[in-house]
Amino acid sequence: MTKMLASVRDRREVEIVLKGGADIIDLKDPDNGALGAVAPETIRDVVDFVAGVRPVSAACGDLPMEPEVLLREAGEIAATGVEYVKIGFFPSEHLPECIAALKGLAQQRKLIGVLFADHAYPDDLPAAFKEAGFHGIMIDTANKAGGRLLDHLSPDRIGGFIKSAHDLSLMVGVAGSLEAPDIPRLLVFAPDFLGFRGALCENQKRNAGISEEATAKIRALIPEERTPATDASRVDYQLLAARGYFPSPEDSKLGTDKIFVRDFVLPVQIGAYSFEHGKAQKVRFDVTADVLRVTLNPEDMRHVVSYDLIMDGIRTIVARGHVELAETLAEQVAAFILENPRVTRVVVRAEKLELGAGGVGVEIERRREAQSASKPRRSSPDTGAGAGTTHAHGGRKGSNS
Ligand SMILES: O=C[C@H](O)COP(=O)(O)O
Repeated sequence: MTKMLASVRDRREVEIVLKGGADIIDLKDPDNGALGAVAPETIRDVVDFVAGVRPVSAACGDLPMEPEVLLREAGEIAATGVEYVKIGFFPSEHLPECIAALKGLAQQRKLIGVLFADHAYPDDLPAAFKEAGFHGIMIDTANKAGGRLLDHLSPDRIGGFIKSAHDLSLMVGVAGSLEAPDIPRLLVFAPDFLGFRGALCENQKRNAGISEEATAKIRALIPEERTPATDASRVDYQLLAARGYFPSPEDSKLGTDKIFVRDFVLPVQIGAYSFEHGKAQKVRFDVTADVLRVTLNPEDMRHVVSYDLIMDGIRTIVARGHVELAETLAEQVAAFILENPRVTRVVVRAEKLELGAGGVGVEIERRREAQSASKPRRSSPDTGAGAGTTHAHGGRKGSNS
């Protein structure tokens, strides 16, 4: 289950997000940096007020990477009685000592190591946090005026970060100026929580006050319960359906809309020839998906199937590495899109652009079986597609790879 973390600065804001259904109450002063600390008295007051109804976390401030400073400040926040202590780590040659210095405190409180997507770190940091006894890790952005998380990290890298944390049995959170359309894109990777401040505020300005309406909008996009996942890389579509993302069978009388992605060109490691190995070549993707409508008046992300999901899926499949055949690639994309129970039919065209004067490739059409069109299900990539109905090659180059 992915939880909703709401960053607030005082008790008045706590009341709004509690009422709005936030799962984790996170104390942070947005006027004081990415992880601005709230005064310990305020934190204590909030811990008393929340009284265990929800877990409370608190940030320690944007601190210098000095072991004794981190230990002192984190210790002060831990002493307020919060469940989670969020500690930001900025790139530094002293990171290993800083993380190791918190080993003792990690035995007493759940520490969350926060990394920033707009900075670069060594790959082995999650393992260092695990080794020091941290409870979890989180990715956020440091420069709140510098773009959203997804401006800094591609979906597959975010998915990789989440997976690396889960492989180490670390709790993992994702934040960074997230907005409503980002939510379905990130739920795909099943993080333990998504964190918000700006999106919960008046006019999405993180230094303005928390808005009841904005909080309700974000809450509505995150399923509140979840059945145990068998594959952490997949969305729990059953739950999303329950939250209104997907139509009931009656709603499917509303018919379908087509969503499409056109001329989406990515470098892809593809080809059966030896000269095609060890390098990438441009492939153009064109995708059209028939999507069951859920309402006559689409108003928010629950009512649509985002074309972002199609592009994210293609990027993720491409990032897996070399594929011999355009047909394989197209099948994988079609299967990925048909995992979404609102999609009844998909046409995928994958066209290699660098094998000469023209394009070569394949276009496939795949449908979901009629009876399961609106039924949420969890499927393996191979079972997502129904029986193929059309399979058109563009084979001017002789090979269909
Ligand atoms: O921990 C989550 C952060 O408070 C997110 O803040 P933001 O949405 O303004 O980037």
